[in-house]
Amino acid sequence: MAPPLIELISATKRFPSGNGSVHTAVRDLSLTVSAGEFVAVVGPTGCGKSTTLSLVSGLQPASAGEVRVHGEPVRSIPDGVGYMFQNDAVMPWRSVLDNVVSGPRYRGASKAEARRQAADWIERVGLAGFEKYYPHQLSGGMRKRVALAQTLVTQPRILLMDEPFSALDVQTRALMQDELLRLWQGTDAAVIFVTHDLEEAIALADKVVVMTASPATVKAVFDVPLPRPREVEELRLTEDFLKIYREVWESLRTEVDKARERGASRVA
Ligand SMILES: Nc1ncnc2c1ncn2[C@@H]1O[C@H](COP(=O)(O)OP(=O)(O)OP(=O)(O)O)[C@@H](O)[C@H]1O
Repeated sequence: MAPPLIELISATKRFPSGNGSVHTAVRDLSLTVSAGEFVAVVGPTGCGKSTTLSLVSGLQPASAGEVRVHGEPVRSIPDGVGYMFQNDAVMPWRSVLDNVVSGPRYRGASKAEARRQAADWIERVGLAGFEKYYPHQLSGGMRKRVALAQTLVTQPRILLMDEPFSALDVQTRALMQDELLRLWQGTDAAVIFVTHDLEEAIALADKVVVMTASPATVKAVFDVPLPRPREVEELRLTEDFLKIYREVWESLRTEVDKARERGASRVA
């Protein structure tokens, strides 16, 4: 059997902290993600979710344990990884087309081929006709669409998403969630999606990973056996959704409370 696409095996990440001691951000974290699987990660603020993503992306080496992609230990940024962050990487001085063209160009596509791929993805994210616009001429949701096209144009096998929609208003966020599902469904990409929003996590994912309060490790993994294709706004109102929400929140709440208590004792 082929190994899972992404494997974290007792991964630990320590950082030197300001006062000369060591801060453990992630501890003994084990998680596997298969091709075509959508995994959402939730946990209290500052627990180590982004650090976990940086281990998979190879941006940070693990201090102990192992991280594997395609069965190989991650030593540098693996091929075929796409990112999306809360602050998108759209370049303000470039048009929509030029923003999306830069990915395939960087990967060696000819100018003509890169433009063809970019135009295709701009259309797929619903921005046909806006190719010559600059980011400041677009709404927040449209800029997110550019960022999606920018990420997906390289056809990543792994998609790492760190609260990509959290700065959007509620309606635009729901639209973008639907859009992401629609675009991802046509691929076999593995997704790790970090969010503070439990509704978003359940609406999007095949499984939701609850992290402990810092240092992050996996507290529980919940399957989300809700049928696809999904319409997030409608899904959220269903009994099945609410049942899963209650179960996951029960697990998450304890960790959020722990993190709050520690925060309160630090500022007291
Ligand atoms: N490069 C770094 N150097 C030192 N400490 C770091 C570094 N990156 C993260 N940390 C620390 O590791 C801990 C976990 O941070 P991380 O950003 O992974 O948490 P998070 O769960 O993603 O946070 P949030 O929910 O606020 O987005 C924090 O205490 C942070 O200060």
